[in-house]
Amino acid sequence: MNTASPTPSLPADLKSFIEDMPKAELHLHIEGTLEPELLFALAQRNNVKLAYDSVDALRAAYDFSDLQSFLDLYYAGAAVLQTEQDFYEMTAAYIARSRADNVRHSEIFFDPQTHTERGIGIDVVFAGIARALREARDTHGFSSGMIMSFLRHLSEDDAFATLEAALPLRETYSDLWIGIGLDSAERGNPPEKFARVFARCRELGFHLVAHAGEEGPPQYVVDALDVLHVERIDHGVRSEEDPALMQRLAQQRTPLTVCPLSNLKLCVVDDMRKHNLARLLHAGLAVTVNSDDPAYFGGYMNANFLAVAEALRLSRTELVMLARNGFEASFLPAAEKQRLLLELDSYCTAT
Ligand SMILES: Nc1ncnc2[nH]cnc12
Ligand SMILES: [Zn+2]
Repeated sequence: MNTASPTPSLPADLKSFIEDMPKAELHLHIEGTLEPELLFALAQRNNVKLAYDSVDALRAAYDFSDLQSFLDLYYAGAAVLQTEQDFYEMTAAYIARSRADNVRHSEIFFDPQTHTERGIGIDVVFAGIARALREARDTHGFSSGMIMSFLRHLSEDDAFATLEAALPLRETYSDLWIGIGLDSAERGNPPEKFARVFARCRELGFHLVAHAGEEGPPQYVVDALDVLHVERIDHGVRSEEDPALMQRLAQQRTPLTVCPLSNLKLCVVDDMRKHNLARLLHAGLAVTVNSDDPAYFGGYMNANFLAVAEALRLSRTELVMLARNGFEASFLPAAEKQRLLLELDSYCTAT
């Protein structure tokens, strides 16, 4: 159990600077954007019985003691997603919310196994998410990528079966499907468990990322790099416990996709003022700010930026470094990355 930190309030000009700053989000589980209101609406539409009888009762249950206590509710909540339209509406709602935070690019995790094990076709999952992302790109210039993630509490054979089921869709979603990730319960499910399937994904030319060093030890970060050959580490905050790893991450500029409000809600830190994000940044690591599962953790991108800005008293320069790292660590093509970085520069010059 943790409580929100009492933090000094931010000067109004710094607050609006953060809110209007262009951002990239690189660590976002689309199933974790399912707000209780939509969750209840979908449950009613699809005749799914929920364990809570109101939106308020469900929200009140979002009081987590660790990652597993959250995952139990997250997987139960995802059961309301049944049709292509459901996945579309969830994704469209996330995009609308993110555009309000001036997110310009988002690389989105999705967990097909959460749905296929309930009998939902993997094609349904891809189609609903992709329809919303393409619409946002074509209508609003909101760019995005899809990162299919394997659930690490399941077997590697299961991950291989998911990959086999998804590969026939690769051509159809070649404009969006950019990578492979690894998420779910970290402790006891080390990176080596997925060495073979990640090697195959690497051969296939996907970008690779993995959750590591959220609850798990720094050695999992080392193994994600050396065994899985990932390009970014999702979370990675426990890397600080290993000085040699810290040096390596700084030297290689391996991006860490840090999720401050998630870390607070899942008791990875007990007070935002103790979060190591600023220390990691000052040690030269390519730290980025992200929202992880915003419907469950109390905020989207701006809420995460504002929380660390307040609690850690970050300067404008530090905040811009974080935003810049987000664009630089993205898997965008070089020209597009450059265009967005220039936009960030112009914003800073003009503001
Ligand atoms: N923060 C997190 N860590 C691991 N798996 C997740 N799945 C959704 N959110 C997650
Ligand atoms: Zn995550």
